[in-house]
Amino acid sequence: MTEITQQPASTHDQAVVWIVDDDASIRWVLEAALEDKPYRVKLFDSPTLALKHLSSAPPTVIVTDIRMPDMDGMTFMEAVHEVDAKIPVIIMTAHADLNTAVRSYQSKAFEYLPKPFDIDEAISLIERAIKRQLSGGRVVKHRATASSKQPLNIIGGAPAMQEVFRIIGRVSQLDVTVLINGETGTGKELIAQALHELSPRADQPFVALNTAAIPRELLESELFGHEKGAFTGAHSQRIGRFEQANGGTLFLDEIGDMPVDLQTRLLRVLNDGSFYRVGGRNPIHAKVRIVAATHQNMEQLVREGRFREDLLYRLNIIRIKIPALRERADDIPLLLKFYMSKEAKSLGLEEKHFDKDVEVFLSRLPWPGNVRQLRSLCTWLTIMAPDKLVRMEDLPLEFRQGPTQVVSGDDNEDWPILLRQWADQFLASGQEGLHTQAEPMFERVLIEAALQASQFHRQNAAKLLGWGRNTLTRKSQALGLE
Ligand SMILES: Nc1ncnc2c1ncn2[C@@H]1O[C@H](COP(=O)(O)OP(=O)(O)OP(=O)(O)O)[C@@H](O)[C@H]1O
Repeated sequence: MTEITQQPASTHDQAVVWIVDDDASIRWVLEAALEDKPYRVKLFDSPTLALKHLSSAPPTVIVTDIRMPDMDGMTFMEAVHEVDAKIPVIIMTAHADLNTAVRSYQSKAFEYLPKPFDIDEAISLIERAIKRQLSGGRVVKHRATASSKQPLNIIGGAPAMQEVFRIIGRVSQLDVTVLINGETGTGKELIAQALHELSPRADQPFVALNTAAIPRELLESELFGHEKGAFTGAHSQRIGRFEQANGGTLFLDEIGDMPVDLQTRLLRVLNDGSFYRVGGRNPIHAKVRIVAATHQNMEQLVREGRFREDLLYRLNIIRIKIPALRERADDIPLLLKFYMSKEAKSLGLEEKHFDKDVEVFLSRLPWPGNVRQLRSLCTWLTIMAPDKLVRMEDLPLEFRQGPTQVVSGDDNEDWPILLRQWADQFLASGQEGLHTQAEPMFERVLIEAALQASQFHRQNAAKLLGWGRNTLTRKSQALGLE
């Protein structure tokens, strides 16, 4: 264990940043990135050694890895905070999952930085932490919840999902309303459950209501309940979802489909914290946290007069945008593995694995039904594939006729025709969002080609694409190509 290096002290600024990581390449990258900055950088390859220096020369900010051989990053942070609770600690993790994100927020980590990180993002995080520390910023202490111990099986290694986890970590302890945006099957309900299970309300009910699935005329009584005789057919009193969720979380799925008159009632409940059952005279008080979800563009609905703007503001305090599966292709192999194993266990069958070609092929499909569709494929294959190894010919026909195969035709000049065939097929299957589906696939192909042609030299690849380097970085990140 060695203390590696220390840059000369700056005369202007006394901020000191510690980088604690057993991985020399990370220390090197961060040190190089911080070279021109007006603060001192001190590198440690072990948290144990860093702790020895803590009381004699405390740093302004610490950046630490989470997985290190002699002590993990969370334990290290706790030890640091026993000495000085105010030092901001930025936790880096390569295998960031939701639990890590939440654990680092429930503890006192300043931020959580998923690896591989964008260097500019890392620097701006460090600078924010320094600023806060030098200005005497306060440390927010969260209550730990019983359910934070439960593993949450939400797969998301791709950068876009890391951002989702980061927000969940931040808001799960707060009683704010959250609006989740995402296409069908992207995991909106799963995320809503995670928000509940990680909240102090975890022991109270989580009640879900799909606004689009309930006939309009029944929705009001479904939400707020009714008294006996309130309308024809109301033979007995009924408790609505709001009351059922008292103390807990009410998940309102497809909120964009809520009729306008009910939106008005919902807004009133959110403002007053009380409501009347249909036909009732006594106000009912319910302390409910609302998590709403939609696949629609809410701002568009407001413009079209189909959704109340004031209600949108009220719901939209925190927004979580879950990316479509095709925008986080990195997660596809993880999800395939996860669901092949899970489905095999639940069906009592042998777990099957994918031939590499099949995995690559599936990673490039547009997945209009997102994770739900992927999961169904795994169930189907677990039952139907003849061998332990799943090959191309074992895939259902509709998958084998997918876009990747069509576009890999021999004649290079024919690609617009093949694209047209794909578009026709797509539309014939009754789906919407043709351009939204096609664009990321198109960009992914071009980016991959340019990166390979330039031997992954970003600057050159950007040039080949006719883009600036930042555009390439942004697009690759959005497509999960990092
Ligand atoms: N990141 C993920 N990791 C593991 N499983 C996931 C993930 N996202 C979604 N799923 C699974 O995919 C299925 C669909 O998810 P969910 O019902 O939450 O989607 P949704 O966005 O609410 O869909 P809809 O808009 O159609 O109601 C569920 O079985 C869920 O467990």
